[in-house]
Amino acid sequence: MAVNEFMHPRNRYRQKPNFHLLVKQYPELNEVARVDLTGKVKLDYRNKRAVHLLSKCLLLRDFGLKLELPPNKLVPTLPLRLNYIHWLEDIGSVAQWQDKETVRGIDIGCGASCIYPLLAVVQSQQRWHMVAIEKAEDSLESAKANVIRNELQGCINVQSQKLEGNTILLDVLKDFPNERFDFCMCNPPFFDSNSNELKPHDRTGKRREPSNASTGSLEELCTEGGEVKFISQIIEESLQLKDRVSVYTTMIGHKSSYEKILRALKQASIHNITVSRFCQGNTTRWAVAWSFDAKLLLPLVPNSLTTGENNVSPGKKKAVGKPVSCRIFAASDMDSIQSVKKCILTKLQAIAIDVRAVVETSTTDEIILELSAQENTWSHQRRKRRAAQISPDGKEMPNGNGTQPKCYDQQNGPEYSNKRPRLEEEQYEISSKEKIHADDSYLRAALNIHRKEDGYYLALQYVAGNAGKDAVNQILQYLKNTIKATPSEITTDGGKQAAACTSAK
Ligand SMILES: C[S@@+](CC[C@H](N)C(=O)[O-])C[C@H]1O[C@@H](n2cnc3c(N)ncnc32)[C@H](O)[C@@H]1O
Repeated sequence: MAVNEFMHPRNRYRQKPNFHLLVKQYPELNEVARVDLTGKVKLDYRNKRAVHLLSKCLLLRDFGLKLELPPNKLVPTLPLRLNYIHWLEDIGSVAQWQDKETVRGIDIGCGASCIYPLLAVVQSQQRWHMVAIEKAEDSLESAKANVIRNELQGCINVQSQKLEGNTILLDVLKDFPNERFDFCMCNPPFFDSNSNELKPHDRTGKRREPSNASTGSLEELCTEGGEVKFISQIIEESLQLKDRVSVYTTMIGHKSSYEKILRALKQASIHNITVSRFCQGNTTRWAVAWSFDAKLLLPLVPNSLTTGENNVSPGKKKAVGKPVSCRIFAASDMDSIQSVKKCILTKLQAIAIDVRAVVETSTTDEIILELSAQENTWSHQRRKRRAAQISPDGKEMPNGNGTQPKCYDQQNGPEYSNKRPRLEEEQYEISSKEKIHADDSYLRAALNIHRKEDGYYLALQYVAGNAGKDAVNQILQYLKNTIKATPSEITTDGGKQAAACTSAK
């Protein structure tokens, strides 16, 4: 099944290139293009030469990058590589790389193409600087030549792997004693050099006809123990290096390996992780990132949160909470995701939950917020609401400043319920602590607001804290109840009232 629709939303190759135009622009593609019965120009992805030429032309057209490869070396297919770069950008938006002048990354096994460092540097407009490590001598030389060809020596440092120590990061990083890196990345050799797994088999044991040309030498694609051993070694070394590298990331070729890697992380008590899937054509790859930086909450990285795959230990318990989600508004109830956010913020403010926007772009229908609370302010909210009913006429309260929700006690008329001010006092006291990043938060959670065709959805995920995973259920229930319980708050006044949610109509 083609999985292009699962490509990263910013991946420019979600739309297949117009080969007709591409062949016109790069006549060398004529050699491998064919015209089908309907007159459409097509490329045969099973033809190695076609894959090679296509990658070269797209790199030049879309990134201004010139690439040369020795024969029989792995030809980098761009959509998949770009997925990894976009996922790193997402990690960077949570890690606040936007505030840094230079982001420093390491690519483990850059290959003859040096594709990831080249893409990373160009895509970031040279804000990301890369150390590219390679073990094979001929690939190393070719990688250096590609960097020089593109005049990017100032941003990419190609380094030979230190073979004597048999380490992956430990020995190379001795050459950079004073540097801390923001991330490392890796497209490891997937296959075990001792097994016969290089050619994929289907469940019947018969060989499947590959839909893409397989490129690359055995030396590039195989390592002793396969990718699981390779990545397990990176995990072990990361336990020594800790925050010398802020985020460790790797791609994984097989689902079974992905499951083993998640188990290895759990066994190493590494819980601050996020995962992703990279899709292209008929190919799916997996990816995992982990960090020892307590201020960097990887579960907040977008996309993985909404898929519900985040932090999943295979077939078993979740390392951190699985998101709980619900539809909070029908599409016709609200005019934009910003209005939904405004409404949700008001509700969270009312129970003294601190909120920090983590990801918010004008182009996507997705907002990620980090929530933190210093104590339980959400329990028994139904009881509190019953005691402090929202005024149906919306009159301003005697002592109010016009910015708080209007409350009155049903039995005693339009006076304040004696419960309501207490909540406000709590609110002031707690929010004034402003400990959003404090590691001792009672609750830290990630809230994802996203839009689907039929409405606006919330997904709330427990990240850390003594409140435990049940707290996110309770908070989501509170949001559902208060939004349902106060339909009169859904107004058309553009959100002028603090407690009001803007409606489309
Ligand atoms: C699957 S290829 C990936 C190449 C390139 N990054 C890409 O995505 O096209 C894996 C690369 O890792 C290199 N490699 C294998 N073991 C390594 C090690 N211990 N240190 C550094 N590179 C290694 C291989 O030579 C090969 O170039």
